[in-house]
Order: sequence, then structure tokens, then C-alpha cells
Amino acid sequence: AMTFTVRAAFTKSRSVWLPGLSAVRTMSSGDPTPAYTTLSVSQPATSITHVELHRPEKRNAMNKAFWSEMVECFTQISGDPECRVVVVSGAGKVFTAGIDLMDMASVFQHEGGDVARNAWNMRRIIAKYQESFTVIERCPKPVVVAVHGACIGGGVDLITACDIRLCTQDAWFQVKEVDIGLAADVGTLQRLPKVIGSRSLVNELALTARKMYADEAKDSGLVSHVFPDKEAMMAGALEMAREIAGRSPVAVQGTKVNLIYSRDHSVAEGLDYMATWNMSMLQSEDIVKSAVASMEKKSPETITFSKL
Ligand SMILES: CCC/C=C/C=C/C(=O)SCCNC(=O)CCNC(=O)[C@H](O)C(C)(C)COP(=O)(O)OP(=O)(O)OC[C@H]1O[C@@H](n2cnc3c(N)ncnc32)[C@H](O)[C@@H]1OP(=O)(O)O
Repeated sequence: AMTFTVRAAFTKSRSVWLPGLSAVRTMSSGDPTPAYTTLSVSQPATSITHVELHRPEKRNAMNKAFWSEMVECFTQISGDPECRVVVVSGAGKVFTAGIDLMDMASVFQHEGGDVARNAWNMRRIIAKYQESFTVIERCPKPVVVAVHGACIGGGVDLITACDIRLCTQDAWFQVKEVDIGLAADVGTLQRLPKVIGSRSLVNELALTARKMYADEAKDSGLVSHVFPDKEAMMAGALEMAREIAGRSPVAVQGTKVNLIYSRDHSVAEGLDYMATWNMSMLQSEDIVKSAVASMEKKSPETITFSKL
């Protein structure tokens, strides 16, 4: 599929386009960020945070450290006024191979004691793992995820918690859990049906574990753009992130929070929540600034908005 980035690359002037590409080159870092062993976090442009899954030699398989580092990372981002939008991608050959199968035995092991106590402990562990992706959804800053190559098992759980999904032409998605003997339990079964319109397709993917390739992912609505390769995708993700970051953070974050609230509630409840939300947010200085810029036919990106 022809993508807006590719079109943009041809239509925009070189002076506008080149800074974007050079920022993309700085987006892939060499090592995990200190404090993390599985994530590399950087700021490729003002107000944009890039979180890269960074265990390329193990295809970004999600080990124990990863599950807790995601919570730390997104909790930090949620409260960071310097960040207005997040881009998530994977280092190396693929986006992610899903849960670390070598770790799995120790995650699911139980002491062999009382069933009730084992079960209670297991419930606590599963809820903790669920939090690793729910923290993305709870983050008020929009999260754009860019997938290349394989996105397996836990990878699908992760991307369905993100707000905008992009992929490369070589990407494939697999709800692999039934193949390893479990029902997906960290978000796919709850969120994928809300992302993809066809319940039948969701059921098929989850029950058969078949691979879904980029074109079908686009046709089904799982992703909104398919790019020819990773470099074009990262340029596209950054461009989209810039567009979001250039707008009022009060408006953008209010939009994310209310979209998610509405997804999980009736229209009447969503409208009620919205009215309560906006009874304070409509008093923001951002509205006056944005309205003036609009009257003057200026892009919102020309406005300086205060940090949020
Ligand atoms: C409560 C928690 C709930 C969470 C549930 C989540 C469930 C799931 O995620 S189910 C899905 C599990 N994942 C898989 O079954 C995928 C297994 N991997 C692959 O199929 C391939 O590795 C892949 C297609 C991703 C890439 O193939 P490629 O040929 O490029 O690489 P490999 O030579 O196979 O692997 C390179 C090294 O990475 C290690 N590795 C790959 N995947 C995993 C993994 N899931 N867990 C642990 N390690 C993994 C692989 O062993 C190689 O390591 P080394 O031999 O040391 O080089």
C-alpha cells in the first residue's frame, strides 16, 4: 500500500523533509537505556518519546525484566510534562517474539502446596503482567506503535493497548497463545475485538493462531498504514507524532482519555463523562490560542502551548 509518508517524501520540500529523516536515524539506539535492560528510551524530537523494545538478539522476547520495565517506563512517561506523544518500535530483525519462553516455566511454576493459595498467587502474577500493557492505555499521551517483521503473542497484547498502529509490508501478526497451551491473558482477547470490526476474524485468529500479514492487517483495521520498509515506517511514525505533539496537549490528552472511556461505556455515559471533563478543560488558555491561530489561518503547530 502506498503510504502518506512516501507521498510526503515526494511532495514535501527537502528542507522540511530531511530533518525528519535525520531524526529517524537517531531513533534506533545502540543499547538499552541505563536503568532498563530491555528498553531503549530516547527523545528523537521535541515532545516526542521513543520507546524501543531492545533485546534484539532474543527477538525482543518479553522476559521478566521487560514486564516490570514497561510499567516503570510508562508511569514515568505519563507524568513527564516534556512528553506529548510516544512512538513504540522494536530493535533488530522483528518487533517481538512475544513472551520469553525460557522464562515462562518460572513465571507459571507453583510450589505444589495448597491449590487455593497457588491460585491466588497466580492471579496476582497475571494481574501484574496485564498491568504492563494497561499502563500504555492509561498513559494520557497518545502511543503510536510501529511494527516490522513478527509481532507474536504478547506483541499483539501490546499493540492493541496502543492508540495508532503502523506496520511494514513484511509485518505479520499472530495470536499464538493457543499454540503454547494457554488462552491469551494480557489484553488481546479483550482489546482486539474492539480494534477489529469482524468478530469472526478475531475468533479465527485467536482460535487457530494463524499468521495475519500486513495487507490483511490493514484491510481488517488492525493497522492504519502499511509502509514499504522500516525506515519509511519510522519516518511516518515520527511525522505523525510531530503532528500530534504540535497540537494542544489539553485537547490531545482529553481526546485520548475520552475515546478510551467511550469505547468501554454507553453513548450516554460517554457524553456525561465528556461534559464533566470539558467543564474544566474548556476553560484552558489553549482554546483561545488555537482559535486565534485558526482565524489567522495558522497551523496549530505554530502555537506555543504550555507544558501539561
Ligand atoms: C502471564 C503472561 C502472559 C503472556 C503470554 C504471552 C504469550 C506469548 O507471547 S505466546 C508466543 C510465544 N512466542 C513464540 O512462540 C515465538 C518463538 N520465536 C519464533 O518463532 C522465532 O524466534 C521468530 C519467528 C520470532 C524469529 O525467528 P528467527 O529465525 O529470526 O530467530 P531465531 O533464530 O528463532 O531466534 C533468535 C534467538 O531468539 C531466541 N528467541 C526467539 N523467540 C524467543 C522467545 N519467545 N522466547 C525466548 N527466546 C526466544 C531464540 O531462542 C534465539 O536465541 P539463541 O539461540 O540464543 O540465539
